[in-house]
Amino acid sequence: MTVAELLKGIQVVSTVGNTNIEVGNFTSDSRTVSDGDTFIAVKGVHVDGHAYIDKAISQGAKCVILEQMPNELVQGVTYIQLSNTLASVGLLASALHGDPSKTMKVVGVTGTNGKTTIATLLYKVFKESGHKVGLLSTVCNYIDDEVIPATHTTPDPIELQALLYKMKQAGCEYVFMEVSSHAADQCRIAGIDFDGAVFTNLTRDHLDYHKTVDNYIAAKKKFFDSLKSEAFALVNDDDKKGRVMLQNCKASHYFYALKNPADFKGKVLELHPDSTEIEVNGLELSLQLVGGFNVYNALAVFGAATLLGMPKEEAARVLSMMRPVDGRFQVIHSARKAYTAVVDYAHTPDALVNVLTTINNLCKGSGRVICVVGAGGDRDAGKRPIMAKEAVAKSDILILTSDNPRSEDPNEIIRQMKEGLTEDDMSKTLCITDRKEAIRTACMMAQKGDFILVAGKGHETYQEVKGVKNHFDDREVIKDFMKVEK
Ligand SMILES: CC(=O)N[C@H]1[C@@H](OP(=O)(O)OP(=O)(O)OC[C@H]2O[C@@H](n3ccc(=O)[nH]c3=O)[C@H](O)[C@@H]2O)O[C@H](CO)[C@@H](O)[C@@H]1O[C@H](C)C(=O)N[C@@H](C)C(=O)N[C@H](CCC(=O)O)C(=O)O
Ligand SMILES: Nc1ncnc2c1ncn2[C@@H]1O[C@H](COP(=O)(O)OP(=O)(O)OP(=O)(O)O)[C@@H](O)[C@H]1O
Ligand SMILES: N[C@H](CCC[C@H](N)C(=O)O)C(=O)O
Ligand SMILES: [Mg+2]
Repeated sequence: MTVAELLKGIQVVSTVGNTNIEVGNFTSDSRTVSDGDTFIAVKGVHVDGHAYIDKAISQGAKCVILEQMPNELVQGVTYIQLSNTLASVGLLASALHGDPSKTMKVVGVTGTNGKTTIATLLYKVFKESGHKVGLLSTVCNYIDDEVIPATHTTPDPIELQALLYKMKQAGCEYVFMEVSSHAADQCRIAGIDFDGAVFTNLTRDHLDYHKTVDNYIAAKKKFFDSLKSEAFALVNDDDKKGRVMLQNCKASHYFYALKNPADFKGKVLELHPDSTEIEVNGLELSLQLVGGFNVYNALAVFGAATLLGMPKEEAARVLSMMRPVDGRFQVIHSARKAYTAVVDYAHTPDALVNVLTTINNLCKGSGRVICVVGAGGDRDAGKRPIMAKEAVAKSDILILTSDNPRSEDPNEIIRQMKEGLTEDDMSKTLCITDRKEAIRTACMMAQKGDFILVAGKGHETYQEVKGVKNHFDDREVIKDFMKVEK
């Protein structure tokens, strides 16, 4: 494709040089430029890509897309000036691949908690129902059956469009993807023709990045504002922010709820340790998912599946076959000591409350709740004391430990978590920085009927310390300990 063809439909401010040259590899990272490539300079969170234009040209870039023309232009290089390069990367990457999202049904899921669960269940439901499907999620990406490791919840626009292209080539009819607030804010989803959007809930997270809750809401809302009128917008009407998402949304509005009247109205009939009986729009079904929060996730999946045309009986049939998503309320039983360990990805105050409420319901009368939890480094520090406060309120024993410390001192993160605790709370709290030791201590303390929650890392198979990812898997640590316990 030539640069001129790539720019069809894009508003250009000015052009210098020949646009009838091949695009080559299209990249926003000078470090990946080689001879004949097109480099787009983007203002990032940390640096301005315009500072790397010379480097990109010295490495062979023949076309540079930018916001400000440099004072001195290099002979033989084509310069394209756009008013907003960040917002254009996705549009250009989509055009480069022949707009793959236009020929597939694409549904985005956003909200603080539940995105991975809903997107993954939708992928599995449509696979089970005989379709070719793509998935983009925190845990991993799928091009139908092919697994592609995920580095982000929502990949950068160039990688994202390349993945959508591969999905189209593989014959995928549907794509389910998580839309993180970072992705919406950074226009990673520009150029995607969405057929539907799902909103789960909004509670505190990521204020390190968004600074205020209003900015965080605005990022999620930006996704709903961008939907076309033929799309559907399906929101949780029991969440205060559900209707806020719909304020300027042209798509058809639909609601799911347990409390409020809704298009997809659910009712919890019975909660069991390994299943939940529910009713959705008059249909009874047995979920192999545990906890009230998963009933919301199931309603969202049922709603989106039927809005995409799946008969409701089929949606209910396949939904009842679904197993829990990797690292989300993953239950491990100790055969010898008869306690239960639950590994869960709860890494926000709200997720901790939900998962601990579920565990307390299951544990009633049978034993104690022991909670092992930390908080990630280089992420929202304000949530740390709140997480500890919520955790201690719903646990008999709290063990504060490390999550992914990243560049921070893990003991300092634990100290900040402790700020949320009173002296009384401290009497049932232990601080064990080494996560393996913290989990082992919980297993050692557990007695018959007790529940251990190991929260925060779910499916993760690493622990990131000072830029290095060391192998670490909560489930492995628990199972290894269970093998040797007496
Ligand atoms: C804070 C954040 O979100 N940063 C993302 C952002 O990078 P950035 O804006 O910091 O980039 P930058 O370093 O300022 O560089 C600006 C530009 O200069 C270019 N550059 C830079 C250096 C150089 O030598 N040459 C060069 O060309 C860069 O390629 C870039 O185009 O844009 C990049 C490309 O899309 C992302 O990879 C990067 O994600 C970082 C690695 C990250 O950790 N992000 C996390 C927080 C994130 O996005 N998480 C959400 C999930 C959150 C949730 O749980 O909901 C996700 O979707 O994964
Ligand atoms: N609908 C829900 N409401 C509240 N909490 C939930 C819900 N679904 C899941 N959770 C809790 O949040 C945790 C994370 O769930 P999930 O991975 O599906 O969310 P996510 O939105 O994809 O998170 P991330 O932003 O990290 O990608 C779960 O392990 C569980 O503790
Ligand atoms: N998507 C979330 C995941 C947090 C998981 C937790 N284990 C941590 O490392 O903080 C984030 O990047 O903030
Ligand atoms: Mg996720």
